[in-house]
Amino acid sequence: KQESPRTARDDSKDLAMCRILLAELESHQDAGPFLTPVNPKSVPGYRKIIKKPMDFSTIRDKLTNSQYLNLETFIIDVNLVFDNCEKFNEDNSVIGRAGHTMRRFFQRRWTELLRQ
Ligand SMILES: Cc1ncccc1N[C@@H]1CCC[C@@H]1S(C)(=O)=O
Repeated sequence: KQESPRTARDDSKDLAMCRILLAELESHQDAGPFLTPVNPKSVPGYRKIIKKPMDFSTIRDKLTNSQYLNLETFIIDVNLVFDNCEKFNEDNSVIGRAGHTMRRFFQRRWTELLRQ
């Protein structure tokens, strides 16, 4: 059986890719609910239900301060935004639908950019 070659993928463009992806998320028309941290004072129950809050401005700060080890840790944080949204919000709600739309958009864009 032909041994699969142990070649690492080229990760030299990953930081540029994270910057592009984050800029596209921040400027998406449905990004509103996700641009800043959910204010637990104005959202009853949020602090108790969501153990690991995340939002696009926090991701922006982490990216700016080189806190992402690699593309994977960046994607994990972006998906945390959408997982939190799905956990807290009804699918059939404005914020819930925005979360599904943004998750689909992100999934498509990072896979497109990775294939380039
Ligand atoms: C993402 C989320 N998930 C659960 C409840 C609320 C929110 N976002 C709100 C809706 C618009 C902005 C506010 S915010 C981010 O200012 O709290």
